[in-house]
Amino acid sequence: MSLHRLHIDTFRNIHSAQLLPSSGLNLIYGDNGSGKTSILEAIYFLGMGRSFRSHLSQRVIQNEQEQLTLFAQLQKEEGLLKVGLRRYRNGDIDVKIDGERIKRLSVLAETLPIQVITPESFSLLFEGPKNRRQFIDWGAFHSDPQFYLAWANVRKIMKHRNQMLKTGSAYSQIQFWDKELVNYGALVTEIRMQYVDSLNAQLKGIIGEFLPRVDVKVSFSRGWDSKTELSQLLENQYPRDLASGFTVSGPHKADLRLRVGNLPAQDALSRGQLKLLVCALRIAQGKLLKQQIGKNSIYLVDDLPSELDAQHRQLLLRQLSETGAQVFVTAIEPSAIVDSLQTPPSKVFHVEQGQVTVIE
Ligand SMILES: Nc1ncnc2c1ncn2[C@@H]1O[C@H](COP(=O)(O)OP(=O)(O)OP(=O)(O)O)[C@@H](O)[C@H]1O
Repeated sequence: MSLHRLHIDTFRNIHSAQLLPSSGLNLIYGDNGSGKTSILEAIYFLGMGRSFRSHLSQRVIQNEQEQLTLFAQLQKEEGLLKVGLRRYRNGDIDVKIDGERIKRLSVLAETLPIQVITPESFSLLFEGPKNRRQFIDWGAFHSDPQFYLAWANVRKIMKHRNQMLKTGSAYSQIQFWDKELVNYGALVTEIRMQYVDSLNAQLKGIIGEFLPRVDVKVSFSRGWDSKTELSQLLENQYPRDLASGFTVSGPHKADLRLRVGNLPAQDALSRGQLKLLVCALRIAQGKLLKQQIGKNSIYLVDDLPSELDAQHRQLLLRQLSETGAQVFVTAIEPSAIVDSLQTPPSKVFHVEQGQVTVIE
């Protein structure tokens, strides 16, 4: 699966652009502030219905404009699929797949699996468990059709449970909800655990190439201690939950542990090595998706050359190309990418003040 055609209208500084990307490696280059990241952001927005840069979606709508429009033709094995998205300043969003309006953004995510690697991707390692949980859940969502509904139910019940805790409900009232929570929570945890196991198998080879002398361990933490059943935990921790006004532990606290020897990865690795670790995780995730459900992800790599020496740029580009997926990389100087490749990129785009031109 790849983007065959992409139209971007009134998105950040891009007033109107049309791209016919290659299904292989696409290089986007241009000066600071020219609009390179905005192209990647537009592709991500089309796949996720939100930005990877800002929580406020209206910020991506071009100043002075009321809406943004994104349109793509996806090349799938079965043929071309049309995906269109329009986002209005008042928050409304219209999404159509092959002309049919869709209500749930998860359908979009299912149609267009995207892996993004930006200089800010370090947040996967540094900023609390939420990002790491989202990383696991991306894979769990794509690999098991039961995950989405089970996780949506866990979140819904958890919200309800927390409201009851805040109003001081007795355990006998909460117990009814806990039964449901235990059922869905067990399924979510099982799918996540299996996913991290499969991911580890993929990761070994990639980490072996990127960080050959480093002993990286990736493990799953389910969100509560490994010896206690979830039902028991919820009962035991009720007095503490009541005092805190929320559920202290459970599947909503799951995490991905990344360690080097006895240290958290972020304390043991250099910035370049951390970037390689994040890339390894994303590449492993894409490869696993291909293996599990036969779908290719689209890779968006912003400012690929930063933090990496020539040898590691080469390694990363090779690993990306071995996924067989469509890849978009940005750089300020094209030579920073071209010099690390044995064959030139399949397509090169230059961006200047939001204008995109293809370099023949
Ligand atoms: N809503 C908006 N409307 C118009 N322009 C915007 C909007 N939001 C951001 N911009 C501008 O878009 C430009 C493009 O930014 P972008 O981050 O895509 O550039 P870049 O080429 O990736 O730069 P760098 O190499 O510095 O990362 C910036 O100059 C920014 O000021």
